[in-house]
Amino acid sequence: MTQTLTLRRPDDWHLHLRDGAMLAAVAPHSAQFGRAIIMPNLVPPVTTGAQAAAYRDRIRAALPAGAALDPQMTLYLTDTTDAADVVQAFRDGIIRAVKLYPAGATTNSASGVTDFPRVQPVLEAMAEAGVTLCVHGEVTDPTVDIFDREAVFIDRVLDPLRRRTPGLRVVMEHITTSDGVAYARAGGDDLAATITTHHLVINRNAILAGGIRPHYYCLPVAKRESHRLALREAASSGDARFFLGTDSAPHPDAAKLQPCGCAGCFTAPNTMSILAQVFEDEGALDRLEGFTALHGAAFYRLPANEDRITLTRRDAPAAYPAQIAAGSEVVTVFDPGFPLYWHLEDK
Ligand SMILES: NC(=O)N[C@@H](CC(=O)O)C(=O)O
Ligand SMILES: [Zn+2]
Ligand SMILES: [Zn+2]
Repeated sequence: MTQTLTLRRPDDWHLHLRDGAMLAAVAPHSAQFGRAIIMPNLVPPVTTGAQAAAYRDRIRAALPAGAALDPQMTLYLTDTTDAADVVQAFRDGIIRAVKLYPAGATTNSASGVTDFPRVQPVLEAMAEAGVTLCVHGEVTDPTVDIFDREAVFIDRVLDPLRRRTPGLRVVMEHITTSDGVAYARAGGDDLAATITTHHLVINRNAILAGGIRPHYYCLPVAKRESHRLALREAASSGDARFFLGTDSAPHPDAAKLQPCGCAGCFTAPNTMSILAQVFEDEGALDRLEGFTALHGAAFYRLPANEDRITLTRRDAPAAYPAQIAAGSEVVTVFDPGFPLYWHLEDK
C-alpha cells in the first residue's frame, strides 16, 4: 500500500558542509532543505562577517542548479570575537547566529571559548540585537565522565550564562539527554533545542556493543536508551521548542577508522526517510512537519517555507548508497539499522 505525506519543505538548523572537495560532495545531499544553519568549525574557523560571506558564496557555488538550500551562516565565537562585527554581520543579513564551542569540546573546536568573562560583552550585544547563540553543550573538564558532560554543562555553564545575559536567545544544539529536554522545556521563549536524526535512532549500544562501530560515534556521544526515548518523546510531542538540526557531520572514512577516529555521523542523504519512519513509529506523522519545518523557523523569527516536499511510503525500501565519494576519499552514510520505506520524492 502506498501512503503519501506532503510537508512544507524542511529546514536543517544544524549542518556541517565543510569546504573544498568535501563541500562539493556533500552539499547536494542537503539541497532538499529550504534553509540550513551552517556550522563555522572549518580549519581555520569562520570568525568574521567577511569570512562568513565568502564561505556562503562557496556553498552556493557547490549547490546544484535549482537547489532549495539557502545557507544561514554562523560565526565561531572565540575569546577575541568583536561584538561590533557580529552585530554588523547580523544586520547586514550575512549571519543568522553565533556558535559557542567550549574549547576542545568537539571536532575543530580548538579556537573555542576558554574565558567566559571575556565573551560576556559579545553575548550582551547579541542579546540586545536579537542574535541567537547556538551552543555545543558539553563541558571539557577531563574529570567529568563523557556521558555526563551535557548535564554538567547545563548546570555549570549554560544556566549561569543565561541568568547573567537576560534576553539572549539560545539554541541548545544536538541535545542527547533527558536533562537537556527538561532544561529546554523549563526555559522561556528565548530557549530552544535541536535534536539530530541519529540521536533519535541510536543509543550508546550502537557504538560499543559487540565491537566498536566508529560510524556511530559522534559528539555529544549517544547516551543510554532512556535518554533516546526522552528525545523521541520531545521531538514528536509537538512542542515548538524542539526542532530538527541534523548535525550531519561528514568525515572521510580514513579519518573515522583510526585508533583515534573523528566524531560525526553523515545523515544528510537519508535524514527525511529516517525521520518519517521514526515519527510513524511514534504514531506522530502529523507532527513531522512541525519538527522539520515550523518550529525552527518560528524560533528564528522567519516565515515557514511555502513550498512542499512529498514522502511516499512504498513496499520496497528506498536505496541509499552506503558511501559517497568526496574527492579521493569516501564518506560513509549513516545506517539506521532498519529499512527505509519512506521515499523522498521531490528533492
Ligand atoms: N557532531 C559531531 O560529532 N561532530 C561535529 C562537531 C559537532 O557538532 O560537535 C563535526 O564537525 O564533525
Ligand atoms: Zn557540536
Ligand atoms: Zn555539529
